[in-house]
Amino acid sequence: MLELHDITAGYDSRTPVVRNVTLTVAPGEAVGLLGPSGCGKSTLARVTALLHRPDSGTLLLDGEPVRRWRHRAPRAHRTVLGVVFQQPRLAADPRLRLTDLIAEPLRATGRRDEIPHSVGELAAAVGLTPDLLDRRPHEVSDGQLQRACLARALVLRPRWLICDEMTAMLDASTTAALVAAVENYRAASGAGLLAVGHDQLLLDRWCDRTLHWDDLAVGAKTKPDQPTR
Ligand SMILES: Nc1ncnc2c1ncn2[C@@H]1O[C@H](COP(=O)(O)OP(=O)(O)OP(=O)(O)O)[C@@H](O)[C@H]1O
Repeated sequence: MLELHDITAGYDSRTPVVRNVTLTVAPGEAVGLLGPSGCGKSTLARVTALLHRPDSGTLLLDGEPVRRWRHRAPRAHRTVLGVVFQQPRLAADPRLRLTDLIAEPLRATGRRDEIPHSVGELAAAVGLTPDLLDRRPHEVSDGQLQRACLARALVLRPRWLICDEMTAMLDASTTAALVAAVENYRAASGAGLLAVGHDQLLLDRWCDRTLHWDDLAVGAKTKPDQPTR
């Protein structure tokens, strides 16, 4: 279970952007989180991805409380989470060829021997042809780079995936391909998904249930984690 309990977070503790949010994702479940621009969805996604320490509240990963975030987060926690952001150009080292970008987490965790097999398999799964793997980010399209970022997020076979507006800047066919790649991975692995976005149609089609930000935030604590359908 991925559990967020009463999370408050932001950039100034006097005016938090996330207030008392509670939500859970069960193993294998896909949960969508909808909300207007600037409401705090990405901040909550970053808390969940261990990239932003909350001011208060509890994050439990498979029952284990998270006590450290960012570079202090233990490897055992970091490796069970895969994250894809909205803007691949901000999330990718421009110096790396796509093959090295995808392999980055394997290198960082001392699993170099898995690189040839895993990178080839994942490149095919996300629809990247071998010629693209030799290119650097400035030599590929946003959609191709996002495919590589998704492959990187999956390379350690995470139990939990966080997709923060993963397809917001992509066309319909690339969106469909990336969602299909996530769903194929989830079907094979049983991973749970938190998909953050503002496209209700997409989230309703993609996810088992979709939560509205306004139902999670302060004042809605009497009915936390209520689905829209
Ligand atoms: N690094 C930061 N420092 C200070 N304020 C920030 C920072 N990042 C975000 N904010 C502010 O926090 C609020 C929530 O931002 P956040 O990115 O979480 O919203 P969002 O719901 O994901 O928006 P969008 O859908 O537009 O991406 C906004 O008012 C934003 O200006």
